[in-house]
Amino acid sequence: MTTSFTAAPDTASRNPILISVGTRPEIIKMAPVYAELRRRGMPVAWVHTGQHREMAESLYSFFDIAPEHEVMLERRNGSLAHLNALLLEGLSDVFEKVRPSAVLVHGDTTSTLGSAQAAFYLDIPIGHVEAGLRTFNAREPFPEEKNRELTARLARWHFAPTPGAAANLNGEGLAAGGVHMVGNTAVDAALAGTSRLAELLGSGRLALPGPLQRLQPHLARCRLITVTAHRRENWGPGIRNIARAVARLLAAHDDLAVVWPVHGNPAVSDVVHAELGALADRLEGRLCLCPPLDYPALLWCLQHSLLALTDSGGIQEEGAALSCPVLVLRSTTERPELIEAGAGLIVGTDADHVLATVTQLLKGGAELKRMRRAVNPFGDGHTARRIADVLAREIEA
Ligand SMILES: CC(=O)N[C@H]1[C@@H](OP(=O)(O)OP(=O)(O)OC[C@H]2O[C@@H](n3ccc(=O)[nH]c3=O)[C@H](O)[C@@H]2O)O[C@H](CO)[C@@H](O)[C@@H]1O
Repeated sequence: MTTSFTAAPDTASRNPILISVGTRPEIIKMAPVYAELRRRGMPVAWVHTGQHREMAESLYSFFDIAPEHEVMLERRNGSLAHLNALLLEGLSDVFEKVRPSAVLVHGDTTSTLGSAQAAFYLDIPIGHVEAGLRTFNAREPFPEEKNRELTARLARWHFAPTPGAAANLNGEGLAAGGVHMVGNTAVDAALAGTSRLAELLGSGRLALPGPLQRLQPHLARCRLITVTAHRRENWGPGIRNIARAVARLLAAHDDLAVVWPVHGNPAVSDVVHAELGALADRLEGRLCLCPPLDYPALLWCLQHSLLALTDSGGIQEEGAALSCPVLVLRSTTERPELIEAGAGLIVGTDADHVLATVTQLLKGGAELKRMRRAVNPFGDGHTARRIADVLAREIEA
């Protein structure tokens, strides 16, 4: 079930710190930690849990990461229990072989909880990056809210992205001294990612993907909005309402363009294409429905957007880091700091409300300008350094 690649030379002699992740957002947000540990010469290795296979490759290449280990998931159905069982067994094999000094997990995915459980059974200390996010509602987001709560019970180091997240953890009676307020590595990744993107585009070593090239001529005349939606709680009516709001926005404002990288899950893509496919054909590029974009292309969209409409967690943080106001297409967010800082609004998925909010923001633009100038509450881009400081002190001592 598992494959091992050649171990990197600097991890061969000492037990490495093992980063165990497998979904798109986890890879993006752990890349800065990996880079920082390597920069310091600390032994570090990476296991790809296999949860997102097709989206992973381009990320590994962009961040220059070659995972030494991978779990080959042979999924026979889409159930979370089945995925969890496969992850637990596959990761346990890898951990037994590698005998890491610590396992680092991220956030709240099924890979996060599976990695933490597997490490716990082998008595390996766990570091939880982006710890302490809570909506206090087990159904929103499902299953992520419980994944992060349960991971906190197992972890030794809790790397909280904001004072609010640290307060959540301290209120849960975790071992004293284990909670570290460090910021969010999403900011490190977005800042490093945009400067690398500028360099690659500038030197001609990277071109924007076709759909964005076709969108580009419209941007001389149109303001851009980036839309993404994929959360389980929005499947069905939620996604349909968001699509209808987008159609009405484009009908009401002929100086708007929309880019919507559509998540590959049929529960999302079937609905989006049924609602908007014909309109996208008619608008010839002003509505760009495309497959999920590579991370640098998504960053480009946020840099060029007036605002983002999204139910994604990471895009809330990236929007704040890149001065792109975010309207959250959910009834709650575990990132209340975005709203408190004035960099975003919760709008839910009611089409009338989404439409009215965007229309109001477009009028005059003063409110949008204020949102754009809000101070980013998710950190300064040096989070990975703080995480490495703690690990260097407490693992190598
Ligand atoms: C609401 C919620 O519970 N979300 C959790 C989910 O992430 P989250 O909701 O952020 O997951 P997404 O799948 O939206 O991924 C977001 C990331 O993917 C990138 N992107 C998005 C679209 C696209 O076409 N191309 C692309 O590269 C974005 O730039 C962002 O960095 O797992 C993360 C990892 O543990 C946690 O941090 C989040 O708390």
